[in-house]
Amino acid sequence: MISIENLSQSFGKKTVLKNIHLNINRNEVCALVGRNGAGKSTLLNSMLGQLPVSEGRVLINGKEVTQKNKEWKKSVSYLPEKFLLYPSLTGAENMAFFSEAISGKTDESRMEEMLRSVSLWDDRDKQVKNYSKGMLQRLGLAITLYPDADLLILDEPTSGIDPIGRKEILEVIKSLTGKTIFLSSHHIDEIRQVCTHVAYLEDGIMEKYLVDEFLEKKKLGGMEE
Ligand SMILES: Nc1ncnc2c1ncn2[C@@H]1O[C@H](COP(=O)(O)OP(=O)(O)OP(=O)(O)O)[C@@H](O)[C@H]1O
Repeated sequence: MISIENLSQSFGKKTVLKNIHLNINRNEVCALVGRNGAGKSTLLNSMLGQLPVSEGRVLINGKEVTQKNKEWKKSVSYLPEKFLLYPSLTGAENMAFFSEAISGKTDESRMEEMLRSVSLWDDRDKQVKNYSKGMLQRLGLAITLYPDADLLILDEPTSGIDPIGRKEILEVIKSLTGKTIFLSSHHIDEIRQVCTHVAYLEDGIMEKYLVDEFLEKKKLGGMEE
């Protein structure tokens, strides 16, 4: 589903990613783990064509990620670390705006299904400036899930959220079936709960493990319980 081949990324003289190779197969839920500044967001942005790649290539569903070729976009939906919502619009209005922007249409029943799936249906008519951090993140997740893409890329979906809010988001992620998910995380408990694999990034080098194997190796740099 994702194939990263020999990917390198530098900013000036600083090399952040060194010849990364990573395959994520269909239906895997793979955590992207590493200390602050290890290069997780750089990897996700490079994979999604948002940063020009210094070297190497990325295939999503067999289609190379390039500026010209947009075929790969059909199978992927991305939740950035900070989803920029419109504060004075309501949850439902934000959902409608982004649904239209993403898929060119607003399917009312799909919107309702997504807002219910993240427990925001009853709060849909509140302006999002009155939402808590957890509610904002759940709305971002609902918008990301709306296109029903096979591949979900989630950049720290529970970042800065209290334990109850995190639990709610994890429940939504756990309930997804038939999806391939690549999510960056600093939390061991969420990796245990939702992931099948871990892609560990340290000093620009990537290694992939099964979750149990990763926990045994205690490569826990950048991790919190
Ligand atoms: N646009 C940029 N220009 C210059 N340096 C950058 C740029 N983006 C990232 N970096 C540097 O690349 C390194 C990796 O940053 P990145 O944000 O990818 O790390 P991260 O693993 O996502 O960190 P965190 O866990 O804190 O979100 C850092 O040293 C950062 O300062």
